[in-house]
Amino acid sequence: MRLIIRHDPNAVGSYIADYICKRINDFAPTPEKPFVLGLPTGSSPIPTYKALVKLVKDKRLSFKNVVTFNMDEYVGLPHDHPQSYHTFMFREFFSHVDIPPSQVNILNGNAEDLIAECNAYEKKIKEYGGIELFLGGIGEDGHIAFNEPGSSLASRTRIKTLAYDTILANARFFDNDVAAVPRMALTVGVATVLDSREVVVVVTGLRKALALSKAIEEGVNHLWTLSALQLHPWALIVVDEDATSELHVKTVKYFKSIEFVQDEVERTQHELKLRGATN
Ligand SMILES: N[C@@H]1[C@@H](O)[C@H](O)[C@@H](COP(=O)(O)O)O[C@@H]1O
Repeated sequence: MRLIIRHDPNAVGSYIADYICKRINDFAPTPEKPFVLGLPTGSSPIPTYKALVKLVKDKRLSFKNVVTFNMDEYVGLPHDHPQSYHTFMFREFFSHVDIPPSQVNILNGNAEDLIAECNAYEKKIKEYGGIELFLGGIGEDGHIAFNEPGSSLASRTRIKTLAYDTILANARFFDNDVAAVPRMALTVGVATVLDSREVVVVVTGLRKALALSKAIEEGVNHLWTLSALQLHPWALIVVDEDATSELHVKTVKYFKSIEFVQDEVERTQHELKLRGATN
């Protein structure tokens, strides 16, 4: 696992957007072979979405051949409710980029048969050959998507009852009316995320500091489902300084030093390539 530390949420957003841009452009997606991207909601990914929109406006990136799968959706909120994740995604991102709406996949929390909806979602991901890169966010209790503490690390897309802490945390989006927050959601499972070829998670703010330390400094534990990322061969967590507040100084120094050495290696390789080109 790699941990990248940036000064603030905007710097985190720019880093992740540049990273995703490079991945999509290197993949060179076509209509026959689209890039399959998993996406989160929440306030933390907003700077990333803003930076991605800018890259599209600057013509450095296109979503024409990208297919997306969102992580989760509330059960029972009307599609067009201002706080449905469907509304969120179009408001914050999809309406501002060149993705054909037919390539957007978001779980339907109003489906008549919710179990069938979840199973069909897993099936559709498989039909696309799996997710290339899953961008995720976490809750204060370390949940990834809506995989609340105690979720099976082998879980798949399913109906999930929300933890009371999550309901309280999300009440800020419902005019602080706790009663208005849905009690259930549809969510991809931990195993759905782990199946992706690459996982990138955004963690910003002091509120997430304890979850970050539990997930990276302690063992794999279903009580902090983000910790399952320790089992993934290609996981990256991008955080701001505030989110590192509960980490040991040693941990922070270690990850910063890895990034420094990696940059040095890349610079040397680049110089060697340049020298090779002029020789
Ligand atoms: N289900 C979502 C999560 O997928 C998201 O990661 C989390 C973080 O929200 P925020 O970034 O606003 O803290 O919110 C909800 O609980």
